[in-house]
Amino acid sequence: MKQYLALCQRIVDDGVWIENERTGKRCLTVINADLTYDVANNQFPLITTRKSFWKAAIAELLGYLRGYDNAAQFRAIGCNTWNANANDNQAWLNNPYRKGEDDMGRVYGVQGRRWQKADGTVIDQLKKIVDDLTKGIDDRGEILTFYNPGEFDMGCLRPCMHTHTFSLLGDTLYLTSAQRSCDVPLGLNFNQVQVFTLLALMAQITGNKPGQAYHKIINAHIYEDQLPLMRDEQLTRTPFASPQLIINPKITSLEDLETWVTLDDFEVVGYEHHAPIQYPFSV
Ligand SMILES: Nc1nc(=O)c2c([nH]1)NC[C@@H]1CN(c3ccc(C(=O)N[C@@H](CCC(=O)O)C(=O)O)cc3)CN21
Ligand SMILES: O=c1ccn([C@H]2C[C@H](O)[C@@H](COP(=O)(O)O)O2)c(=O)[nH]1
Repeated sequence: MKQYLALCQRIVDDGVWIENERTGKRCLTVINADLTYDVANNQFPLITTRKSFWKAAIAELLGYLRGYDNAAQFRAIGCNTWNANANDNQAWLNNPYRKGEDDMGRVYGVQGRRWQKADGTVIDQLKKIVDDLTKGIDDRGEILTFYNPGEFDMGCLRPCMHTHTFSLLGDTLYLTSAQRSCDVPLGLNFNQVQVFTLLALMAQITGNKPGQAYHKIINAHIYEDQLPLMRDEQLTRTPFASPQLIINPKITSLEDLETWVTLDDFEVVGYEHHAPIQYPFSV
């Protein structure tokens, strides 16, 4: 939690105002932030200086792992975060690749599970990684990337947290996640949960122990309409200790994640938090 608040404070103190054409808003911006999460000791990096809707963040991750491409699929598992990008963004509404209401196109999990090759076949990046890690193999290329420049025009948004690299040292699994663009008040609150949970889940289904998760952010920003709430409200609050994430131990395979896992299989214990803050969202 301290590293999150330090990043927020750094943006407030040292950020540079940058015009963003896509949203039409200015963002107070810094470049480069490195966050580390202690998954080995189950220090769940949940924001405590406001109420965090962590279940929606885990649902979003589950949707990516399943290869979802439609906001209705995300809603069905308890996540509303893609409604606006799928349905309220004029550039995407005008895009001939959009297949109708709620379609997100070839984003995130579609690339992770069904990367299209020139010969018409597909690559399941996640399955290859799970198979390797289960056998204790780290070929130094255990990389899950959603970043496919050749298909940016076929999706509603380029992936923000775009590449997850897994590493094995003995039977301890590490994760390094790279993010090109980060809405610190809203997105990071979710992304921290996702990086932590991804390592915890991958360790669990491949029979390894979780180590540390490293989260590398390039462009970290606060939108102009979010700044007063962050600076004058959230940053004045004193954080509480980290809670713990409990994952149903019956989840033991990728197939389990694909078929029966729901948000009921995740529980957070010891979550003390301040009152919610509703930050404006930019489409
Ligand atoms: N501008 C922007 N920021 C983002 O963080 C973001 C995007 N766009 N587009 C794609 C996804 C969608 N994400 C989102 C979208 C909405 C919330 C949000 O509204 N969160 C609320 C409550 C969520 C709930 O009730 O479930 C929050 O208070 O955290 C968070 C992340 C993250 N990404
Ligand atoms: O997981 C996510 C997804 C999105 N975001 C934020 C970062 C930006 O504010 C927008 C995306 O806009 P771009 O113009 O494509 O950079 O969404 C996030 O923080 N986390």
